[in-house]
Amino acid sequence: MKVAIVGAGAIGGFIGTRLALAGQCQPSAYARGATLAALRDHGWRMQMGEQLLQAPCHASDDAAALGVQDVVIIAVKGQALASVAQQIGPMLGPHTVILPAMNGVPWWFGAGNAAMGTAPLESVDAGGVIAAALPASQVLGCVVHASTSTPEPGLVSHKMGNGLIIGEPAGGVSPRAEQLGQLLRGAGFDVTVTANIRQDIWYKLWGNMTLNPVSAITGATADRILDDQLVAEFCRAAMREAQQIGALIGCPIAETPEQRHLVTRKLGAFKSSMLQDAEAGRTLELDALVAAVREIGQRVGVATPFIDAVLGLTRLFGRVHGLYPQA
Ligand SMILES: NC(=O)C1=CN([C@@H]2O[C@H](COP(=O)(O)OP(=O)(O)OC[C@H]3O[C@@H](n4cnc5c(N)ncnc54)[C@H](OP(=O)(O)O)[C@@H]3O)[C@@H](O)[C@H]2O)C=CC1
Ligand SMILES: CC(C)(CO)C(=O)C(=O)O
Repeated sequence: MKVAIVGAGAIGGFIGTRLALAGQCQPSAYARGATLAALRDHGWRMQMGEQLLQAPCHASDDAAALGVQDVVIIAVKGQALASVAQQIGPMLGPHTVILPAMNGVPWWFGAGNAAMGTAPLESVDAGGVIAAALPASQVLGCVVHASTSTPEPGLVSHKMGNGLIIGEPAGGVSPRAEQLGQLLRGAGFDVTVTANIRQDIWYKLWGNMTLNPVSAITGATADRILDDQLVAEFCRAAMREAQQIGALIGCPIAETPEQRHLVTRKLGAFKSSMLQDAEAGRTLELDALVAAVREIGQRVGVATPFIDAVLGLTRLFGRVHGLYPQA
């Protein structure tokens, strides 16, 4: 089976290293710059505790040279997806399965959901560029439950988590989802093949849409955010708005924000991927994680004053620090 990872950063490198070591496929990497050079010099590399895992990697910045794949796993930040989608056409054949291993609202999220309407979400897919490049019929949705980082290009550091949830965007369980689930399970992931990936995506986002931006603004790890009662309650107010939206778009959440926070608090002092980006001077993944929730709220008629505040404050922080495009 031909598998390629597009974006060999913290999550792409995590999945690539595991797949390569398991040996059922030899995943190649579509990468660039310092990451490409490191992959060519050292192969896939991941630090897990004391152990350095390493495996050979064929890496290239030329999609045509990598050629048509059976599976393409995309693990870039949301803001990079439109340009990446337009670069990787030569890797996509009519039967290629595309798995975006990413946080946030994916570009295909509204497809087939009457309440959201059919127009592409401007916050994640302005002008429908991504939808045009990545055919919805070839996509499997994905949720990543892990925390990883890249202390240097091409080297992943695994902090916690090993879970992947995958599923058909239109719902139900399919042979191709089961087959990909098997491949990933064989590489050591805890894989769930779900019949309702939209709901799993919304549930994961429920945490990310507040913890990630608040951590970026404050510089705080998750434990400190949740231990500050004023900040935690601000996050929960935004989560209640997202819960209302979810109920209207087929993604109800049965838990309370308080219950969710108790679970997250047990994970201790971790840095969200957005905090890592802020510290490294990289653009913030704000559109897919927050602006998209606000846009969906507007479409279904839910007022979102707290989500608006999260977005406004983080966007301004991003603009002042050169981490988000200027207005
Ligand atoms: N890190 C984490 O713990 C978690 C992250 N996620 C989600 O996973 C997704 C990926 O995040 P993460 O792995 O942390 O991000 P990273 O920034 O670590 O990795 C993204 C990679 O994509 C590469 N990339 C971007 N544009 C291109 C391009 N045009 N051509 C080739 N490579 C490109 C980047 O290369 P370059 O450095 O050259 O820009 C980088 O290596 C995000 O949606 C994130 O929210 C989900 C769960 C946990
Ligand atoms: C918060 C966390 C680690 C949860 O998996 C995450 O998704 C991120 O850092 O973006």
